[in-house]
Amino acid sequence: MEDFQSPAAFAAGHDFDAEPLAAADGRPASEHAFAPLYRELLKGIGEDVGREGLVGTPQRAAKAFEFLTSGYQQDVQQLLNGAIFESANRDMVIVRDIEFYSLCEHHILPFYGKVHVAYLPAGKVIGLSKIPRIVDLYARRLQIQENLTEQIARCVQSVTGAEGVAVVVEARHMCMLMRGVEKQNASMVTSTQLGLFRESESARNQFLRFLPQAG
Ligand SMILES: Nc1nc2c(ncn2[C@@H]2O[C@H](COP(=O)(O)OP(=O)(O)OP(=O)(O)O)[C@@H](O)[C@H]2O)c(=O)[nH]1
Ligand SMILES: [Zn+2]
Repeated sequence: MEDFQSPAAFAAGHDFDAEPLAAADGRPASEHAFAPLYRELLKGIGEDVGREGLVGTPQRAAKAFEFLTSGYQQDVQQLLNGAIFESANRDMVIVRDIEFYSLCEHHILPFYGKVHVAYLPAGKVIGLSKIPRIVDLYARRLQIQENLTEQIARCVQSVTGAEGVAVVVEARHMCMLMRGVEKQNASMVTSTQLGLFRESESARNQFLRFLPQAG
């Protein structure tokens, strides 16, 4: 059994030429800071971390976890890259069926589904691709679905200054499917309405008419 080492100590004593995950340009792959933690986890379940199938797993798992939580490193202004445009249009804009994958903060298991976003412009529109980017920025964190829904809505509201923003999230939670209560068909629907969507039933209904029908 290897003793646990800090990432720096591990890297110092490690033969990177033997690493199966060397970078494509020939540089040695550096050990990810989380990789030793995954190695300990594997040992904890009684696995042989030296066997062929697992030798690169701590590094792969660490990189995957870093990607799945990369939203913490992102900045909204950088993501927008200035793609907020003046527009006299005041009609509802809807971007629907934006798929997302997130991790529930209770079990660190995936929940995934679709996000639908609507806003009522008040002089400014946002670059189309930026809405899915905002979704990913908040989805790639440890989340609960209610907070994810609200954070997306508040972000769109704050960057566009829209008169109203509505967000609906439909998702399935692996913590409810593959463990715990084990309900295979249950999904959760959450919504946030801001501004005119909260005040006006007709704006809300117009948005709901454009949503895919449940069932
Ligand atoms: N409201 C909400 N609950 C969530 C979300 N993701 C997971 N949960 C719930 O968080 C709760 C945690 O409950 P606990 O009783 O502490 O954990 P647990 O023993 O693993 O619960 P079970 O899943 O019922 O086995 C569970 O009811 C989960 O279904 C989410 O996005 N929103
Ligand atoms: Zn969960």
